[in-house]
This record gives sequence, structure tokens and C-alpha cells, in this order.
Amino acid sequence: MMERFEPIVAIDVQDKREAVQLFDKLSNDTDHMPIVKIGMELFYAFGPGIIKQAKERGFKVFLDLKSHDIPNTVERAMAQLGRLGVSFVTVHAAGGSEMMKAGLRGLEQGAREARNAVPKMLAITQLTSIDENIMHNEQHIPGTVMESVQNYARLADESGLAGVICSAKEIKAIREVTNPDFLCITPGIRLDLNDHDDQKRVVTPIQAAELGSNGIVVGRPITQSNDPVAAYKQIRRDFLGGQQ
Ligand SMILES: O=c1ccn([C@@H]2O[C@H](COP(=O)(O)O)[C@@H](O)[C@H]2O)c(=O)[nH]1
Repeated sequence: MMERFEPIVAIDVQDKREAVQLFDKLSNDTDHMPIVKIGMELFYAFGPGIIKQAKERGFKVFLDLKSHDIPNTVERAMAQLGRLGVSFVTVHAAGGSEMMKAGLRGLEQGAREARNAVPKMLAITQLTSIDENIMHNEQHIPGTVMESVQNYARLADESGLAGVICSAKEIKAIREVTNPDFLCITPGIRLDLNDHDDQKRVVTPIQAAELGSNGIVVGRPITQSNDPVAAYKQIRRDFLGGQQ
């Protein structure tokens, strides 16, 4: 059966107190704990300490730093991340297969040295804030977004990564070219598709489930809601349905 994760809540806030309040609400008031995503905003400000605070409350941590550099640098950076005891890390597939393989080597080495489980490494394909207009006119990549995402997913799979970050709209095309266990983790989730902020390729949690997403990443629809716990519960119900 297809692996499906608890919703991943992007804790994209500037203030440590606000982050910790969200951790507390999401751990105390829910029967099913989400995975929490710590991104550049929180990690650059508060470093590994913020991961510790999440883990102390029992959360699995998705560390989304989207590494993209020369292979040697990414390998050494990933060795550091492997020591943190997180469950997921991210790199940009645009860095190429040599970079992704080096990153994986570093991650495995760091995790082994710290006696941690090896985090799942996921590759960003085309950010969900990119559409064909940006891809053609700014990145100068021809073809469709679907083709570009499919190409990056194939490359990530061939490089040994656990999966990719994509829009749920591209999952069918990705499954045609990747191994059966390859993960498609999908941000760009909105309850109201007319209210999509800077995201370009959006779907609802119900659509993400129907399209075969292994896990949804949701930020503002939860963190900027008047009632983040109620928003989380509805999104979880929509995505996982009867699944426990
Ligand atoms: O292609 C990508 C890759 C990562 N993200 C991240 O997901 C969340 C989405 O936040 P929303 O507030 O729900 O839009 C955010 O942390 C991004 O960094 C993405 O959106 N798209």
C-alpha cells in the first residue's frame, strides 16, 4: 500500500515564541500529531535549537533548507544535517545528480556517526510558485512544467533520493518514470483555490489525496488561520479521510 504521511505543517513564522506556541497547540490539542516543517526562516534565526524544541514535544521534523551548491559543499552540509535527528531534508534537483549523490553520502555519514536514522532526502523539482511563464521567460527552460518536473524526478530517483517535492498535479507523470516507492510530497495546498498567495500550482487537500500525494505541506492556511488546530484537523480529515 502507498505510504501516506501525516500532514506536514510549515511553521513559517519569525518569532520563536510564536513557533513554540504553534508546537504546543499542535501537540496538545490534536489526537494525531502533524510532522512540522522548519524552513529557512526559523532555522537561520534560531539554528538547531528550534529543532530540539520540536523534537522534545514529540514531533518528527521536516528540515526544508533546499540546499543547492557544488557537490563538495552539499556533501559537507548534509553531514551536519544528518547529525540533527530530523526525518526529512531537501535539496534542489537543479543542482544535478552529482550534487544529489554527494549530498546523500554526506547525510548517511553524518547520521551514522550520530547513530541517527538516515533522514529521507527529497529533491525540489520546480517550486510550486513557478508557472510556465516564469519557466520559459526567466529560467529559459523550454517545454511544459510537467516535463521539467518529470525530468527532475527521474534524475532524483536515479540519484538514489527517496522522493521529490512537486505539485500534486504532476504526480501521475512522475509515477511513469520513477520506482514504485518513490515519494511525491506536495505543497501548494489551499482550501480555497482562489486564495493562493504566491503559489501558482495549487490543489485542495482532497484533490492531493485523489492525485496520490504521499504527504501534503501546508503553511499559511494553518498558521494564519484564526484557529490553527481546527484548520489542521479539517485538512487532515480531507487528506487522510478515515485513515488513522
Ligand atoms: O515547491 C515548493 C517547495 C517548498 N514549499 C514550501 O512549502 C510551504 C508552503 O507554504 P504555504 O504557506 O502553504 O504556501 C512553504 O514553507 C514553502 O517553503 C513550497 O511551497 N513549494
